[in-house]
Amino acid sequence: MANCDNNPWKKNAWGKTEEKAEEPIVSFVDVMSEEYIEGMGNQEKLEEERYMKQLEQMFGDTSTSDEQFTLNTEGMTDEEVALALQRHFDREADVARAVASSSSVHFAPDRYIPKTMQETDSEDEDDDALRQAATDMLYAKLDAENASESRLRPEGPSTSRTKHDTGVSGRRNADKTFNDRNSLPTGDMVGDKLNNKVFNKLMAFGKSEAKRQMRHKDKEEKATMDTSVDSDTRLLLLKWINQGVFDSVDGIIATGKESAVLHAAQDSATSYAIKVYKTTLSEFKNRSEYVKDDFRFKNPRGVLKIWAEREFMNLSRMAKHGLPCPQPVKVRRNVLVMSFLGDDGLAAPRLKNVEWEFFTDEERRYVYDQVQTIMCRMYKECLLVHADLSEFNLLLTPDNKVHVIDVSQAMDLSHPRSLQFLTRDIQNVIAFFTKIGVPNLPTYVQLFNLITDLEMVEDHDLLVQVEQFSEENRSADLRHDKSRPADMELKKYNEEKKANRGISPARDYN
Ligand SMILES: Nc1ncnc2c1ncn2[C@@H]1O[C@H](COP(=O)(O)OP(=O)(O)OP(=O)(O)O)[C@@H](O)[C@H]1O
Repeated sequence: MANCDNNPWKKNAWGKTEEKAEEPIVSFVDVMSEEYIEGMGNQEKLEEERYMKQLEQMFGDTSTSDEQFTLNTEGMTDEEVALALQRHFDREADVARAVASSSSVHFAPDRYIPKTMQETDSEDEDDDALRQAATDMLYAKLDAENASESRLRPEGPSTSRTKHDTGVSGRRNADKTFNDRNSLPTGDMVGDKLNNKVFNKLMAFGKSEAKRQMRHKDKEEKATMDTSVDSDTRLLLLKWINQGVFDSVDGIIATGKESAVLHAAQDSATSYAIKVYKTTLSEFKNRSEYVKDDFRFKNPRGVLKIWAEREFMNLSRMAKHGLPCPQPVKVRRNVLVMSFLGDDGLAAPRLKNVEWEFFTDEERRYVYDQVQTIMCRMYKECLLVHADLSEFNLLLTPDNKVHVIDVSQAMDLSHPRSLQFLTRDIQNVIAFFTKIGVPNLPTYVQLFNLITDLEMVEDHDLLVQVEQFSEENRSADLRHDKSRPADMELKKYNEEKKANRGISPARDYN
């Protein structure tokens, strides 16, 4: 459909002739004038003719209205009639299109015009309701279409704000950074903005920083485990410093499989060795041979604490008999304080680390003789077997004196396997001094008999004889309760502890 200013029959969209928008202003005299009326009629006629000519020039046929269209259907088949009608209809449509394209006025497609506006007022109420519903549906559809179009092809400046809006995303980034749990110390970021690039970099940095801190923490924990100086131990050492036991703890002398040994000083004249036992069970797995039949291992975790106390007890017993060993000073939980063996803060070397090539045969023999005496006295006077004696647990002080250390596993003779452990100690010692070339060393059996006053024979294996002897000659005490020998040791241990209370060097401190 088209509208044309010059077309006297121009019709509106609803097929009705439009009323003139403006009537020409004329005087009453003019209206009454026949000439004027005649003129108006002529003018209309002229305009009509001009329009028809225009169509004729364009399409060669002026039949554009239904009234003028006549069709002689005589002798025509139905199909021919239909085709003729179709041709006429097509021509009309072409004319209408041509008129529309030459016009400066364009109609929007009628689907964009609400139906209510297209209809006249003459419809009944039902139709109105139906129309209204259709209109609502149309608007809803149009809204949806517009929305999807704007998503696909956002054109021109948009007034709606999305999450991609720089202001919105900047504020959201700042908020996330402030509230995020990546432990970045951001400070108060309320009301701030962060652009995406900075935000992404910050997040990446936060993550890598968190990983780095985790690694650092693991390392620190591991170091604590390695040196056994956990926070509880540090607190205890601080307490002893406050109590004046020593002035300072100034370094690690050695870290062994089961402990760390620290150096502590007092008045720059006295030095102490602080042995801190590791508190993890795994470190004590290799001690199973000592703990078999040992009452203390009925509760393995409790035993971890007892090692320090047991070493303290054994050192006390040895010190009481004047054996060359560190003097026990104090014990608490897994920490043992004893006198320091060495000079100027330098620990005495283990026999294993002594440079024997600078020693004469006599000097070496003198060193061996000291070890032999220690073993004999430990057994006879202290009623103890070291049970881990070797070049690793014997220190040589600068005055060439041998001291025995690491006696936590040393056992009372009442222990059912003490003689077996003694045999092993003997084998270790003889093997070492043989290695460093000490002449005229005793045989295993000779040394065993010297220490124990027993009479083992040379032509039989020492350990086999010891096993047999232990089986046949258990002490009266052990025979008293054969089924539970460990209970016997507990009884003896408690008796000894009770007796030692009066003489313990640590008594004043504990
Ligand atoms: N009183 C002390 N004075 C000087 N140094 C000592 C003293 N006690 C121990 N040490 C040093 O600490 C080291 C470890 O001590 P000790 O043997 O008692 O601990 P450990 O944990 O049983 O070690 P390991 O089982 O590895 O031999 C010793 O080899 C020695 O060098």
